Amino acid sequence: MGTALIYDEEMTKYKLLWVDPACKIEVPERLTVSYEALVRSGLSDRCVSIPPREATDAEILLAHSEEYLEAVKKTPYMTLEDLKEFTLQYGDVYFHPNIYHCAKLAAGSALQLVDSVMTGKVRNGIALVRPPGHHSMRSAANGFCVFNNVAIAAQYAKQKHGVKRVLIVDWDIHHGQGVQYCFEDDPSVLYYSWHRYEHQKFWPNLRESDYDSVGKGNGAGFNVNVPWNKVGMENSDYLSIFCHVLLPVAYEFCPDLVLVCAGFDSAIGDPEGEMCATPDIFAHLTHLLMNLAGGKLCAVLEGGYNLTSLPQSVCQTVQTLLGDPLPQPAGLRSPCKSALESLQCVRSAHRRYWSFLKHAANQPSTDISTKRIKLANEEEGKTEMAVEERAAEIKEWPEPPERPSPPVRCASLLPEDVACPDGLKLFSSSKDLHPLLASKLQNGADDQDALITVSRLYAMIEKMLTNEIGSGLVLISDISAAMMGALQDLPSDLVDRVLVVCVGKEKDLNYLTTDGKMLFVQISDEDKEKEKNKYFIPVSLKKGCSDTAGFIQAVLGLLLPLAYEYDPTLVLLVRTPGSGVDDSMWQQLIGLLLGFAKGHTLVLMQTNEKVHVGPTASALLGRPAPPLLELQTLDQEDGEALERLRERLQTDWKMLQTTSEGTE
Ligand SMILES: CC(O)(O)CCCCCNCCCN
Ligand SMILES: [Zn+2]
Repeated sequence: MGTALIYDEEMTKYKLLWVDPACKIEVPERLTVSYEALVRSGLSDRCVSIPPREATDAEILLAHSEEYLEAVKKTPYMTLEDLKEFTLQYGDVYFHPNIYHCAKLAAGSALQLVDSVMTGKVRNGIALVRPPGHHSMRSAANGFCVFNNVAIAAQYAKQKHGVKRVLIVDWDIHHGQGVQYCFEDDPSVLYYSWHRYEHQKFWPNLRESDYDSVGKGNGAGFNVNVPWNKVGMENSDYLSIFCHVLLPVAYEFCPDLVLVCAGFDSAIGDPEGEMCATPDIFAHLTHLLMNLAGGKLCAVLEGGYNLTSLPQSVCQTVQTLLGDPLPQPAGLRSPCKSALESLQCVRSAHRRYWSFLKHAANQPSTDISTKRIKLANEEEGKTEMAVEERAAEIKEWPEPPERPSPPVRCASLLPEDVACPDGLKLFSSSKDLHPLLASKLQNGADDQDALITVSRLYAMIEKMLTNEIGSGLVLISDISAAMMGALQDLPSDLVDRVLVVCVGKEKDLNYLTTDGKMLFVQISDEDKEKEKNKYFIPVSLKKGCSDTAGFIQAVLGLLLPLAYEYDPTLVLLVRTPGSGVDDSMWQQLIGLLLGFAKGHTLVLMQTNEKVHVGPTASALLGRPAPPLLELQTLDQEDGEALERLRERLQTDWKMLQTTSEGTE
């Protein structure tokens, strides 16, 4: 299934008609440069083009009052003076004779996107719209927004398509207070937003944008605010928040639709955000959401004001929606102290609502709300640096890397009696021994066909590293022998960093290395605590891999941050017999691991587990994993054990930090 793209140049046909410094950045070119970049890169041709439509009154009234709608309806007939007068009642927004028409198209585009995804016409999609929506409230325009496109879309999805749980992820750098107000007492809509906050000193300067606004009444726990109290946040800060807050909560919430308030003012170069995350980070943020809700994801443009990083970020997002390999998230480092403080505050504010956060540490001693008060007091003295000066610090950043699709998306090495699943290509490697193994043969290696197997594995790995093959699926008779053979003094010029994820028991692991060439993470029911070292991480779950809640927590809270920091060039995923992992969890794991090493994941399974070949192949081909069944809550002991393991590892692995204690 494809990716929908909704765009119409009609939505470029309104602009600011008078002088207003607060609004001058919201220009029609935002849309044209984004769409033109998609055309130039050939991405628009690969999408399913869906026309926008005007939202009807009834649809707009899903999130707005009648008096507000009636008032806006009058704007097309207003004189310039009337428009200025009308605008004065709202904040940081402007009206134009054609903005009502465009606002209906923007909201209608979001609804077209929801229809296309919910009816299965496409898998996912993006709507490039203006005016944006997430600041507009029931009876007020605000922050360049007239109708709340995504809030209307969420209500529409529930009402028309019977969607039970909607996740809204708002990665725009401003707090979408309009969305928060709309759903704060509604447990069927989980609103997650990060936003530049600077202890309430940044627009819209709301007390309720802080981390302690968790939702009200039945909605308590379903509003997650992540305040950025400093500018200059980087990729590591964004990814650690996703891994340690958003994803655990999102998986526990188990949405059947994901809506993204896709604002790109959180990218480097943006005058509003003043952050330092590079455009390719949106490839990863999108990918991390694509395994939720069976892949049903609708992204709707919000902000984004740098006319270079905006189109780059849009292209990165669309390319991931289309299923292309991800760029390596290189150069990650420790999240900054301020991000860790926010991370700790958000996790502690929500620990009572989400079993995955129950073991989160308490609020930091230097609670950042006291900082807010202190800073507010300092305010009198300090003069604000002009925004222009600060924005002038905009750094250069590299063009996002190419993300070529390999000619063979997934290759397979299967025994003769196992049919090759459709979409996979049988890997034919030369029969003779791989040169790297010839030496082993000389000193009389005993088991011939084990060597042949390893030799073919090496051949497949080589083809992955030259990007002739994306991922691989290998069935072998004896997993231990193959792992021993393949991983024993793995030739360094074959691959320099292998992430080995072992699901299930594996007895002798004496091929482990401590030089960093291999990071071995094992999830099983075995307690190998004492053998742990920086590059061998045994995660033990009392009930083993069949415990989905424990397994997903280990994957999200430990494996993902480790993998991002390690940044492997190859992922080897091994499923040992009797692991007990269920297929949907297994497919989730594969889906998430494909975000690393440019999609070069090699799966090793034992021939007697060939019943799992189908689901494995489907996941390796990039098809979304089915939603996990209702997750049971995380086992108390396992939760504590995972938390202890994370705490012990965080000195070696900075992406595992979730508190600011111990940082400089
Ligand atoms: C969709 C959006 O969240 O990007 C809208 C942001 C509105 C910002 C209003 N303040 C602008 C102050 C100018 N320096
Ligand atoms: Zn914004």
